[in-house]
Amino acid sequence: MAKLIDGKAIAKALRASVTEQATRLSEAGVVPGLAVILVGDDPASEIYVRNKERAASKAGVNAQTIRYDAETAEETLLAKIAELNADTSVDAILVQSPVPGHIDEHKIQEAISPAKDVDGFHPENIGRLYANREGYYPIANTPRGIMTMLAHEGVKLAGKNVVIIGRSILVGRPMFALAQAADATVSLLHRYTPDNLRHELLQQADVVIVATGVAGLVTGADLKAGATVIDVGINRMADGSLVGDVDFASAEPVAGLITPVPGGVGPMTIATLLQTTAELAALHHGVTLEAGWQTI
Ligand SMILES: Nc1nc(=O)c2c([nH]1)NC[C@@H]1CN(c3ccc(C(=O)N[C@@H](CCC(=O)O)C(=O)O)cc3)C=[N+]21
Repeated sequence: MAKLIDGKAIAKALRASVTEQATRLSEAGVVPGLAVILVGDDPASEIYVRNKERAASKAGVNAQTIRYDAETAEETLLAKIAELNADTSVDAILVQSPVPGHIDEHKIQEAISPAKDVDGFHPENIGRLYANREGYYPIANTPRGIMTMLAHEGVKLAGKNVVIIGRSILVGRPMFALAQAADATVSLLHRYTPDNLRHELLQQADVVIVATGVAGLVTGADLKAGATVIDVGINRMADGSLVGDVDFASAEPVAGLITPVPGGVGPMTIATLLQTTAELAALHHGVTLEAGWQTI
């Protein structure tokens, strides 16, 4: 029987830590500002935006959500981003992914100032991450939150065999870079990896991270006994329930540690977003945050 990784509880501790730092920032006259742009209505993004607004205000982060309908022109978004780049009360800008098909998402990602790129999607920040550069730069919040969870649970990646399934810019690719920088041996698979190859690689995996959007892609029969299983998937079923990309019922008896859905990675993504926003605000205003405050 696996031990559950309580993402909700770890996220709560991280948010409390962000709140402390926000107090420190406010003593210096700084309120971290986060601008979220949502174009159209994507159900996963709706959950994210709703939970984010609530968490931000409690943590002392000034969040604004800017909503556009699905037909909004690319130039309108680019003009808004330029305005937010120039606005000194905004430290962090996030455009919810995905955007409607007529909008060039790459153009949007490159329009956001790398210094306000709270998702770490700008090629400059991704380049830094892939080159394992030192110094501070924003890194995508879901993989970063997963690193925090693993550290909190005492799961060390050095020397481990890590299998990541999903190669998105949101999760899989930055996760690959982070796990590699932590001295793991890392395989990056995706939804088209042949079933037999995925099974073989999973049989040898100490840590499994799944972010494909395919409900139940990984089952208990795929896993090595005692593996750590991180489920990033959020799939809404016909009955309205949320399930991950891991078949929890069969995986839980085999795994050593496992994240639930909901209550696993999702809340950590939001807490880490607030963490990154506070870090960017500190950087922009020359405020030094307490050493090691992110260690929870
Ligand atoms: N630029 C960009 N950055 C993102 O980080 C990003 C994005 N676009 N687009 C959409 C996805 C999805 N995402 C979620 C984060 C947290 C929850 C979350 O809080 N989930 C909770 C609550 C679920 C519920 O409300 O029942 C949980 O899993 O327990 C969900 C979804 C971030 N994303």
